[in-house]
Amino acid sequence: MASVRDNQYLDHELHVALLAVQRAAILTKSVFHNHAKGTLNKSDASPVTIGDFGAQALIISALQHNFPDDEIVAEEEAKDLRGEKGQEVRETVWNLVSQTRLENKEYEETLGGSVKSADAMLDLIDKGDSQGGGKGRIWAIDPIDGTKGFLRGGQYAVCLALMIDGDVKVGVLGCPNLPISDSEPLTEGIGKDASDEEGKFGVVFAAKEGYGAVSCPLSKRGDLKMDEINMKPLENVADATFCESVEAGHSSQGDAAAIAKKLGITKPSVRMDSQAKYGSIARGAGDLYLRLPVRADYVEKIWDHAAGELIVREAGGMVTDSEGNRLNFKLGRTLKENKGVIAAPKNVHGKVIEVVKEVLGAKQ
Ligand SMILES: Nc1ncnc2c1ncn2[C@@H]1O[C@H](COP(=O)(O)O)[C@@H](O)[C@H]1OP(=O)(O)O
Ligand SMILES: [Mg+2]
Repeated sequence: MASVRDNQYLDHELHVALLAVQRAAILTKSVFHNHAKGTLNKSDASPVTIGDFGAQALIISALQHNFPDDEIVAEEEAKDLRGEKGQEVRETVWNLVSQTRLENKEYEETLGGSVKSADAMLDLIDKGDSQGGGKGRIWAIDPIDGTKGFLRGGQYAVCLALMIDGDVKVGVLGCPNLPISDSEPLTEGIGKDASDEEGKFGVVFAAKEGYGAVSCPLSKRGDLKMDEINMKPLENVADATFCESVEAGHSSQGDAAAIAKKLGITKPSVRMDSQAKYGSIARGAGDLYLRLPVRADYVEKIWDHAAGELIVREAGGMVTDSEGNRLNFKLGRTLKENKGVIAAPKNVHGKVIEVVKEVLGAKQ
């Protein structure tokens, strides 16, 4: 298979996405550490709010500079930052956005440099209002996926994906709190007291459709020392380690336990927030990701899955909903045809789906 590094197809898109995610992650890390140390300025807005707006503005700025005609589907809108009411938060976010840059000047130039003004920043945030769909080039952004994890010093991810005609072609996940080493065991997080030092934590996952998946350490320079990643071979599904949400409201932990038991799995689940779950199984730190609907009326958002889904597929896995259907990103901002997510190595995915259907079917 051609490698993600040795071809030109969507190379510039991947390069910009990797740099944009790293720059946005510098901002989210600084929001977390300043907040934890109580030094974030006067605004009493939640650090999640500040990090979300700031990261979204920085990513969209890079996309607009490089691909001005592309559409963007992003989670946040700037309404609450406008006018007098929004002034305090706006200033806090603007402070961060105007100060955050990659240390490597050439890379920073690739991203188009700083945002020009606070007003320009608001307009950039609002560029993420595309309705999505199955036509053309559309980027999907989740500036901070796993907000609960972010707040507790656990896992969260800065997520960016490019879809062309509704197919995910490029996916990048920045996971500041995952261990750099692909061989470290699955972990919930580094905790509130974690230092901001580079070297041990912080990883970026990336994939291009048809060209494999890679990881590299997250760095303030934006350096890209990428290694190919692959899912761990799993002969017997009973030997699997599976991951699921920390939040019981996002994925049924009871159903996951019943499914694991039927599959003969004895290892306890690893619970972590965000699309870090996709990255973790893609690099072989775990085997399965089970996301089982809790509420029948919840529809998953495309920005919560696009990058992770591609990264797992390109690392040799299969990703479907709980009925075994591929996730359909062509239907707008949500995955309205899919319920739940099951990601597994290809050779055991069918078996897992069989058991998922049995367990969920028995409840009806
Ligand atoms: N009832 C729900 N079922 C599934 N996912 C949900 C539900 N409510 C919120 N989410 C989303 O789950 C994602 C986090 O997933 P995880 O548990 O894997 O970390 C968030 O993007 C969150 O969206 P939102 O940010 O809109 O609240
Ligand atoms: Mg999210």
